[in-house]
Amino acid sequence: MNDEDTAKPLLSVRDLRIDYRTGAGRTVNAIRGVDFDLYPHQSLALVGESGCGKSTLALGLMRLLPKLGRIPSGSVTYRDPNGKTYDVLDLSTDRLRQWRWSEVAMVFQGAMNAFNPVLKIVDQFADTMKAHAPKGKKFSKNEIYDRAAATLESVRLEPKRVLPSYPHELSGGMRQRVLIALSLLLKPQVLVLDEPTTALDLLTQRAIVDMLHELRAELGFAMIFVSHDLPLASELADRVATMYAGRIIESGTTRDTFMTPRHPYTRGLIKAVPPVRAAALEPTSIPGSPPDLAALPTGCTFRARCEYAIDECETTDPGLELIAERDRGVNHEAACIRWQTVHLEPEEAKR
Ligand SMILES: Nc1ncnc2c1ncn2[C@@H]1O[C@H](COP(=O)(O)OP(=O)(O)OP(=O)(O)O)[C@@H](O)[C@H]1O
Repeated sequence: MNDEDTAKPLLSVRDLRIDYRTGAGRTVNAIRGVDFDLYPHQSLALVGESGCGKSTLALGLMRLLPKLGRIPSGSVTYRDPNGKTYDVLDLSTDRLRQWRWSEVAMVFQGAMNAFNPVLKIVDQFADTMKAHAPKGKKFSKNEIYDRAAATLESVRLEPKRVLPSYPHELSGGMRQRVLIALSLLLKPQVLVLDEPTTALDLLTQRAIVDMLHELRAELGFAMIFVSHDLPLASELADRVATMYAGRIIESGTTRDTFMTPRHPYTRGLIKAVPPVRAAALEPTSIPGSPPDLAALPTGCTFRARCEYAIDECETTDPGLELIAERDRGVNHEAACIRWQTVHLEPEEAKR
């Protein structure tokens, strides 16, 4: 990739909407118009409370939504390594299968469920390679073994021990590494991870984070990861998008978003982080919970929980406003009419 290419986005998401049809004819508007550009080598964290739409957005980008999910409008433009662009939402099922894993791969939440329990790890690698190989390409048994072994080594696992094992014979941390290895098998340009360290103990989490840093430096892929763990996001991401009620309500560099948040919701999330340092301030949680996506209030969807809310917030549902200009899609933006008043004390940012 030359310099000119790194100046163009790999993924451009525009006005993406995702709905779930639930019982009794109800529709949940889980993603309500999301726009962002992801550039080569960037690492973007999607943060927010449970139910804000982070996983739906990640799955939607890859067209991996559950049956009840549908994408009524929007576009997901992808730029391949040859510079050709196309809308992922227009790909045929066959093209989509090749595109996934070879161009954009995903590491799902819950390392155990992502495996077929009755297949040895070597066979899981073989299946992935066969299912996502370019048209007409057949891999020999040796090719599969060699590629799987090399990828496992890159995630610091011993192929001889891991390849003949069944998933249940590995520890949680090892399984997570295998999943990351599987996702990198076909050398994708973008890796999407949903809660990559949830359910792992602290030391294992640390090891996975370090490994992701090393792999990214070595292989140069871009990353989108979903997390409700802000400290993890601040470590793994160079940019952050806060999601609330199916929209991105603040976005910027990790530093801009976490040091000078301009949306009261991002500020609330930061203040709710349990401090690591004994001298840091006590955490305060955000009152209430996110609104029902099938019955959204008028005006700003956060206003009922917001200490900055004024009368105007009842009638205005603001879009993202530019706060500070930055390169490569990382402008600091927030969807709040009172962003100029929103303020986090420096002491509160140091958690
Ligand atoms: N399969 C589904 N069927 C119906 N509604 C769904 C489905 N999956 C998610 N939703 C709804 O879509 C909204 C967004 O959920 P989503 O899982 O994307 O949020 P999230 O921020 O990723 O939360 P979590 O961190 O808990 O995964 C929620 O209101 C949720 O109830």
